[in-house]
Amino acid sequence: MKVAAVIPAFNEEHRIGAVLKTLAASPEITDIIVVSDGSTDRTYEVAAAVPGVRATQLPTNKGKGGAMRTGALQTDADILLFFDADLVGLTPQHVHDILQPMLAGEATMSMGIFQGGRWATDIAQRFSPGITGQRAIRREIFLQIPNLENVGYGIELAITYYVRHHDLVRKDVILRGVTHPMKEEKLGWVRGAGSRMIMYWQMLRFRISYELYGRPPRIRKKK
Ligand SMILES: O=c1ccn([C@@H]2O[C@H](COP(=O)(O)OP(=O)(O)O)[C@@H](O)[C@H]2O)c(=O)[nH]1
Ligand SMILES: O=C(O)[C@@H](COP(=O)(O)O)O[C@H]1O[C@H](CO)[C@@H](O)[C@H](O)[C@H]1O
Repeated sequence: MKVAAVIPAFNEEHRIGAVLKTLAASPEITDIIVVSDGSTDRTYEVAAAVPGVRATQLPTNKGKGGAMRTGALQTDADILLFFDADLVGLTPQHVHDILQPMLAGEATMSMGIFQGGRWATDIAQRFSPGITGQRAIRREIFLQIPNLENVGYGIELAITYYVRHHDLVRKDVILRGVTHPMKEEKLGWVRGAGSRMIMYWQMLRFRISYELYGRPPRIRKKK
């Protein structure tokens, strides 16, 4: 079974190298795809220089969902494995653990949940595991989910709710010791808080719409 790792990355030149090193050392992965989402730093150059990595530079920033969909369309692998580009502490064992239920045919999607990394990044996933950016999913299912290019950070809840809504099998896997820098650490307090507000809104509209109406929100296509 072919497994493509897909990494959406927006201005991650200093962080993406560690993630790509782990993916390159993971025997289950057949293809590593990086989508630099309109980055204005050297993310694309750093990724493209890693042997075995296929990197694309998008001309403009599409948002996380758009970058993930772009990567998914560049492969015919059976399984897509998504990781954020800024992870700290990811090892080939974590990659193995998240893929195991997929390769054994026991799940349509498996989700990696932070635990024992840092309190500040563990806490959100303890209460809301469905927001994680670390997951493996069958490619044909991922590509069935509507509107992905327009949902930005809502992508994780879009996937989680789609799988739940269609009664597909989900497994949760603990990623012990994995963490990531928070937006405020990456961007500073003002820009970080602004980016966080946008992210919460993009996530919240999925939650409200599914809880109230049992369907995804109606999100207009970007022109
Ligand atoms: O417009 C964007 C925003 C984020 N990302 C990537 O999506 C992942 C998660 O984003 P971020 O780190 O901002 O989110 P957090 O993990 O802090 O919620 C990272 O690899 C980002 O580089 C992206 O590709 N496009
Ligand atoms: O943990 C969280 O609350 C958010 C925000 O992380 P930061 O505190 O901004 O680093 O990150 C998760 O949710 C995002 C939206 O679903 C995903 O894009 C991230 O991958 C995930 O780590």
